[in-house]
Amino acid sequence: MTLLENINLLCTLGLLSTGIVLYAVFLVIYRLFFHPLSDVPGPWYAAISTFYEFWWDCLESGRYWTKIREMHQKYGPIIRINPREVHINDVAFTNNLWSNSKLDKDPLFYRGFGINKAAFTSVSADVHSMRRRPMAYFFSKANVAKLEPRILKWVQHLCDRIEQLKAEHRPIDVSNAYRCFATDVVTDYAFPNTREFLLDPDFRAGFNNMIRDTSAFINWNRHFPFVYPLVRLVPRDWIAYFNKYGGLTAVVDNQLEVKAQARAVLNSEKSKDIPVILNEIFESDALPPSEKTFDRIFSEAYVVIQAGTETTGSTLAVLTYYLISNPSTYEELKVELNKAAKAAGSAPGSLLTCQMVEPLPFLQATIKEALRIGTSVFGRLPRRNPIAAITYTAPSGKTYVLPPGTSVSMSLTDLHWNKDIFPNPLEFNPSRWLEATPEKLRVMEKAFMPFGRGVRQCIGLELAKQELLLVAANLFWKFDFELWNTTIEDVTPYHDFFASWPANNKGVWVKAKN
Ligand code: HEM
Repeated sequence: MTLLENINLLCTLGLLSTGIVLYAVFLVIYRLFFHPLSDVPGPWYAAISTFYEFWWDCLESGRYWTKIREMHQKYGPIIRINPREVHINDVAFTNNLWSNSKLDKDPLFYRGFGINKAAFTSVSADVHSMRRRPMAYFFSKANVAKLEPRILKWVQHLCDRIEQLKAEHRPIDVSNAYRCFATDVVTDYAFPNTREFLLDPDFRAGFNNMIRDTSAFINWNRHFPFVYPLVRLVPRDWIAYFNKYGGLTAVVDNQLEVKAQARAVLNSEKSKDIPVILNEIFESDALPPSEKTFDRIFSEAYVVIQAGTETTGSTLAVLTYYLISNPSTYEELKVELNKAAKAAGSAPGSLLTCQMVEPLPFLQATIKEALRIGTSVFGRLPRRNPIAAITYTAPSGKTYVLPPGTSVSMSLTDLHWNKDIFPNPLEFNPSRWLEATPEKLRVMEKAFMPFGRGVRQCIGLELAKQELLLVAANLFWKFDFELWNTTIEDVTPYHDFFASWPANNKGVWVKAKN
């Protein structure tokens, strides 16, 4: 290379780096002083780039929620948490945000899941509505009620497994047992073939633990949307070779199994005596052929199994932990259950049904308290209006006009752990639901939305409620439990990987007593 060429190269590099620095300076100044969100309160370092968010989301493993809470304490109910997103902590605004059927989901947030053809991750409100419609009937209260005997079959399996482990004096990993139960129920309902995880001797420990260990990928994929596609390119044999304990291999095998189920749907394979949700979507007249592809069925299958497993499983684990560590609450529930069983003439070996336990106030309050304190969908739920502004008026009277395209988020935890509405929010106290005055109860109910709200709220909520009711009623009626090697750290939400994860990843363990 000649001297002249060297000088030319240096000049080009110099110009390029000056250009990049100038652009960065321009961007920082623009975002701080001229951006339409520049009057929204918040720290400057969150407003100038997504680096601060990335740091706490990824490098600190799902801890941005703690920073967001600190920002609210300092700056008030509306804050700017990255250059294009504001977060609001104000119960009065929930309906404006989540019940507004015109709003889209925020694509840059929901891309974290790496699945874009499911109803859950559909950005556009219209596409979501088209995809949700064919599933709605199957998850309706009336249809879920019809399928109670199928759910009871899995409750019976769960009880049998616990009985067997009790006889062997072995501790039970109920976190994994509940996940297996929830997987079996949801696949029984939605897939051509049921998984039957409950029959596995160690409650699929490798698989379930690895799901927990890899859940941080959601945050990484949100910031770098090539993470999941890259992981999926790794051949299964390589994973099996390096992953000696098999958990990661089990996760890959699970994906392959979900793909096989999607293929079975495409081939119209049917092996059950009830309509299976995925087959019904595929055969629905309400959907055009472009909605009946392999990718589409796979996405829906993947989301249904993910959404229906971890949430229900972790809520039951939270319920179990808090009940056992609060003996007087446990006793009160047992008395209520025994009374209901006696009134219905239930023999000890039989199962309590929904009709027997649905009206029980203390049982219902206990489940509500577990849903509130555990808030299994922990992450912020951002929405945006692509064509019109969203307006927010703070309690101070100041109005913010958030321009079209702004991502506006709120978090269920802010509502469920609001100490003005739920005093001592981290105390497990089912009686708060029974002792509140009607006026106070109205305020509590308004802030209580573990399944979300509006058109995007959980489609599986009736199924989830029935699962929670039947498992809690039957297990705590039939067995006496004590905690084994488990502390409050095993259930307290710590990481935000959209779902809440405790700091300690080993789950809730119990011993069933004689
Ligand atoms: C305790 C149990 C559960 C809780 C707390 C829960 C909570 C939630 C929440 C908060 C959302 C809204 C998420 C968002 O706005 O982005 C949601 C959506 C969803 N949930 Fe659940 N869920 C539970 C159980 C289930 C079950 C058993 C299923 C069954 C298959 C299920 C399937 C879904 C689906 C498909 C969506 C997306 C709905 C849509 O976008 O139209 N969930 N869930």
